[in-house]
Amino acid sequence: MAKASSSSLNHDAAAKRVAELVDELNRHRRAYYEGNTALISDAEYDELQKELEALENQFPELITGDSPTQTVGGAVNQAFAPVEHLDRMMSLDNVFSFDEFRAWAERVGDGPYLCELKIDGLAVNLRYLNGELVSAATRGDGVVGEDVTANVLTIKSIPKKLKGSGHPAQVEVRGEIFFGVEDFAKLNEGLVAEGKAPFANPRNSASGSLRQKDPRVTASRPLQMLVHGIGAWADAPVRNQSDLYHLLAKWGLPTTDKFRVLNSVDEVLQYIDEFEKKRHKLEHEIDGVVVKIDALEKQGQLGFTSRAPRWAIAYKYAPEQVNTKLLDIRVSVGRTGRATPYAVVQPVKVAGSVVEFATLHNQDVVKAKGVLIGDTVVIRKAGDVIPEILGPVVELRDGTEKPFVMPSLCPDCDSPLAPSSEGDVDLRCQNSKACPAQLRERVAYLGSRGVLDIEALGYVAACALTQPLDDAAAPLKSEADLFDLTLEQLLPIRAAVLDPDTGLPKLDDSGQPKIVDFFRKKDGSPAEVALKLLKNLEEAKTKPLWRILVALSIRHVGPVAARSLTSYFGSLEKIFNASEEELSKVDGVGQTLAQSIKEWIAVDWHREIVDRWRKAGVLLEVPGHAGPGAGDSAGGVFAGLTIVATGSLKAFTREEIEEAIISNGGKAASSVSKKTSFVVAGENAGSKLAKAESLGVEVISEEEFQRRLNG
Ligand SMILES: NC(=O)c1ccc[n+]([C@@H]2O[C@H](COP(=O)([O-])OP(=O)(O)OC[C@H]3O[C@@H](n4cnc5c(N)ncnc54)[C@H](O)[C@@H]3O)[C@@H](O)[C@H]2O)c1
Ligand SMILES: [Zn+2]
Repeated sequence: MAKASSSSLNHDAAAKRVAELVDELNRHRRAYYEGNTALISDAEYDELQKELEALENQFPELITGDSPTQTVGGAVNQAFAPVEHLDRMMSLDNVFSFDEFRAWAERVGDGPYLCELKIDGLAVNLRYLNGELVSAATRGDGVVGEDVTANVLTIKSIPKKLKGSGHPAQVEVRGEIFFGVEDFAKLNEGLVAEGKAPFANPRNSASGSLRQKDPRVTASRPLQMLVHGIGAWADAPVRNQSDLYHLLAKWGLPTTDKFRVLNSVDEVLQYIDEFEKKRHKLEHEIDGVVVKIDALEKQGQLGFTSRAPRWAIAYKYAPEQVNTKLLDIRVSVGRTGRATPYAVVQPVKVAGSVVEFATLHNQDVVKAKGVLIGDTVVIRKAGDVIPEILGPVVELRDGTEKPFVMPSLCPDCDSPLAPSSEGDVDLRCQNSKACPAQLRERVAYLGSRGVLDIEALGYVAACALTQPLDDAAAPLKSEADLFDLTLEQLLPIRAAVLDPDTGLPKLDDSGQPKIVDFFRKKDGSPAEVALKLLKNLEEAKTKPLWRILVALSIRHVGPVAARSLTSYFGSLEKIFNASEEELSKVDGVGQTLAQSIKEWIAVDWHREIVDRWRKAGVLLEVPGHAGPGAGDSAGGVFAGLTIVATGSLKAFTREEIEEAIISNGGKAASSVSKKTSFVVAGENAGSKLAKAESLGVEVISEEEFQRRLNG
């Protein structure tokens, strides 16, 4: 739909646009409030509403009674009995920037301002007569709501009888019913596991869970409530909104502990900032902050518009959910051959960055999410989390959408895709030696910081070495070739630049795949990166043995297991010659892992990697190691101790602290048990810290660790 700037319209054009907007917004409200679904994102909705407000401001004579700027919510669903509220339930006006907030504060005058979180749930009105809950209703159109008393009674935190005494003959308590973030994730996981469509967001799930004909369904959903206002109380014995909250809390009603009464606009802006940063650390979703004039008398003077109080305002945060088109679903193949479907979407900006792709994990997830190629889909990107497709907007289908079919062949090498073991949902390309995608990913992995840490071997270099334009010139046919690379091999390589997220070529400005001379300057002389790569490879030959072992990409052998194995056995040869039982003796090495090692070394081309690396001069043992089991008694300040590090540390990366533990005779374990000697806890330590505390295992700070390290 064409959007025109309001100032450019004459009266007739404005009238036409106003009528369109009223119709469209009301259509979206019906879907949202009556159908628990959204045809457009909240941001798009707010955008339309803003446009309407601007036009109505300019041409007040165009305001009609059914304009969404004048009314609240939607109609009442016939499945529920109607309940007339004693006092009308209102909406809130919105602001989207500090400037808009300042303008509001200017209009209403001085504080104190009560600031609280805008919970993304649905509003409910609880009516108490002499302390007894007699009805609970949704907001509806603000005048009449839906009777959900039986459903609300299943929510544990809502008292049927208020605590204390002296309750008013009649009072309405308003609040928000919502899903906690973790409960919401669990609910959706469960739905996906049952093959059902997950809810697009916690608000929809709260609304859908509360508005059930059968209260037993509601009872099975862990809904919560926080109260944030009152209606119909003739002579409330309090003077401020904040006093009211204290009183409601005394009565046993669930109130928030996050509200703050602040005097200046600047402090309010700080509060808004603070919670925008903490947004994803809260137990429930918020879409903004609500600021209210604290003094009830002043609230009374300011009064209401036809849809919202003048004494309160919602500051809305940037949206994290947008709608876009699902253009295609493709499959990428990873380091272990796993084939992962991912979505290609119409590029769209959300939470500050442009999203073009989103993972879909596996074919079961695609099915459970119910998305078809060509659908309008809801994309969510919360903070730094990778973008996720929540689901389709089914109502917008036109019949041209097509289901995704998981391919039976690898998109990169045409070998069959099959599960590695029975019952595994993941399909894998079985051609691990020659599949170009797997080789590229393995090479990129072994160059990464946590493995051989070869600075000049990043993702693009890995692409160039394994998949140059001229396949025949690829210097790496397998990682066996890695340490034999020569400058002569590197110089001629021309390669497309691939995107690490998708493995697809990046495009240049003209839309063609971007091709680069990777290792050569324009004049034909070696580029810096070529010389650096060879130097880095030389250095990598003597890296700690555990890094070499991890570089082999043996399934399940990550840094922690590799450290245990190499410090126990002291050489690759001894590890590969050990029986499954011997391997399983090593701390942290289970049967799956032992088996995986045996299977790996049984493969010819795997043994060839080890042989060629040895011949190229790679150090395949721990210097001075006295043989299997010796690592345990190697001495050092941590000899005989099992140590777990958790949380974020200041002076060490995770690898560095493990290195420090191991090279001083200790064992670096990844999980806390009774055998753990002590836990080093950095900032934001979570479940491991809790486990240590519950087991009575000693917990020390990073500083204390350093003291012990230095003897
Ligand atoms: N996507 C769509 O198609 C669509 C359609 C209709 C509405 N919407 C969304 O809903 C919004 C309008 O809905 P609305 O009228 O319910 O307004 P709102 O959700 O923006 O704000 C009003 C509501 O906020 C709630 N609230 C949460 N925390 C609160 C607190 N601490 N104090 C007071 N109230 C609190 C109350 O329930 C109140 O009714 C739109 O801005 C849009 O984001 C979207
Ligand atoms: Zn393949």
